[in-house]
Amino acid sequence: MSAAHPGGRPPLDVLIRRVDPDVPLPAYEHPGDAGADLRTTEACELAPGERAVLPTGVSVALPEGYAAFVHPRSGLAARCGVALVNAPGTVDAGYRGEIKVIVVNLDPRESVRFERFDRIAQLVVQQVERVRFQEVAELPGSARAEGGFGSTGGHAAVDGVSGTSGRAANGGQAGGNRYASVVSDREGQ
Ligand SMILES: O=c1ccn([C@H]2C[C@H](O)[C@@H](COP(=O)(O)OP(=O)(O)OP(=O)(O)O)O2)c(=O)[nH]1
Repeated sequence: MSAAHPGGRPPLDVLIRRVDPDVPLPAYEHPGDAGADLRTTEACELAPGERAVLPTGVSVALPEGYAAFVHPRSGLAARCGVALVNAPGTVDAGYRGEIKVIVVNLDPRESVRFERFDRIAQLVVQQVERVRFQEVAELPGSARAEGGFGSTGGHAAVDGVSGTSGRAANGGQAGGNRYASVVSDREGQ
């Protein structure tokens, strides 16, 4: 963490407290990494489809105007099917509690086991804007306008859906066959 930032900006100091006195502090594995690895302080075994809220043994005090995002680790995802239920988890600047990670085993057949201090997720700290929502009767025009949900082609169309409550969201025809959907996207390009 003490290495110079590749972009030349000095690292941001973030106060951290160990809830578990033995846990290694979150650390960046390589210069330029966006995420510092978080570890579980509890061993845990997840059956296929099972989830758990795992403690990381640390709490932080982020400066105002920043948030930290709990992201999955792609190695765990690719090798074991481990995802985060709420990816990315949002750690607010005002949060002083222990950072927790909500893991789920998406592998259909194999259980996965975490030992104490295994790396289970990564924490990405970012500046975030606080906005003032200004209500208007009409929004300014744009090239995309209201097109979304596959409007540029490729993925199976989500007919007549203007929100998130359509058939795709319910796992119906449009969202049910992921393999076919990805193939059609590839062919559509
Ligand atoms: O993966 C996560 C996500 C959140 N949190 C902590 C930090 C965050 O500041 C707090 C609340 O998270 P969020 O706002 O996502 O949860 P909520 O369900 O909206 O709860 P609340 O009503 O407390 O805001 O929980 C974690 O430790 N890990």
